[in-house]
Amino acid sequence: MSSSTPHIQILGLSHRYRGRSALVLNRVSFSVGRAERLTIIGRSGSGKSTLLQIIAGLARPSSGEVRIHGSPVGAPSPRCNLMFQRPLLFPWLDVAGNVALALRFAGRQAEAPSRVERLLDLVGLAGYGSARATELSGGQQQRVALARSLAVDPEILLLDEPFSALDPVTRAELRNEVDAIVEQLRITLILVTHDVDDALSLAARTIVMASNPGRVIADLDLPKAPRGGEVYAEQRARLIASLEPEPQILPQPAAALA
Ligand SMILES: Nc1ncnc2c1ncn2[C@@H]1O[C@H](COP(=O)(O)OP(=O)(O)OP(=O)(O)O)[C@@H](O)[C@H]1O
Repeated sequence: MSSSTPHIQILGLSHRYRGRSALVLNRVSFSVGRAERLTIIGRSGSGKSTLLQIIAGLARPSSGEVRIHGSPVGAPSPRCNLMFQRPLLFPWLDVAGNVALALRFAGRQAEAPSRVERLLDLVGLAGYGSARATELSGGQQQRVALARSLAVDPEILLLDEPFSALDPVTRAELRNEVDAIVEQLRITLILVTHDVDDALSLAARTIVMASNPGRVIADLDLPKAPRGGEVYAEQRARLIASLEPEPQILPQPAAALA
């Protein structure tokens, strides 16, 4: 790979689910640089989750391809980890066991004793290793899922609305932690969200998608700005404006035209 090759290349992706006529993604193309943070925002049904699953190698597109370091993605890989809206923890395992599972699946179980506590520390759960996953709050469970995602040292973290089930305070806390961790570990981040504050707080670039069919309608550079400041407010307004639906020309009732 040449040094100028982007870390992730999305090349003309189109997708139609088997047995469905609707095109879920239509010729989606963009690139993401090494350690860049990108958010994808868009209305429900614009194909954001489908796109993340294709990038993660969990689904194959109908046409087009994804390349990581210049190589086509054909299957899931530990270097690219997808984390979902719900933590999907195994209730019969304790917290340490849930985190260690990722190492086990990657054939790196021997590393668990030295790594799990460090990962829990990183996500703010030091000392919780022997707690039952089900005893934790929603925010703590999502932290465990984050530690599990980080266990295999992914180069790329794909987050599919990871904060949406959390209360506003926990949401902001976890968002700040993800921000710090991604910075510290130089991870390339793609975050799917419906929330403009998530987008503006975590990334300097946002892709806006529209639906029917799912497609990219804007690729915005929105450099991080202090929350509450004028620049932040301007960027927020710009992002919200880009999400506004196209004005529709509705047929006028005959009486209104008279
Ligand atoms: N496994 C599937 N089989 C068939 N259709 C699917 C499947 N998964 C998603 N779809 C359809 O594909 C379209 C895009 O779904 P997707 O979940 O990717 O959108 P999204 O932008 O992430 O939506 P949301 O913001 O509501 O999560 C939707 O119309 C959905 O019904």
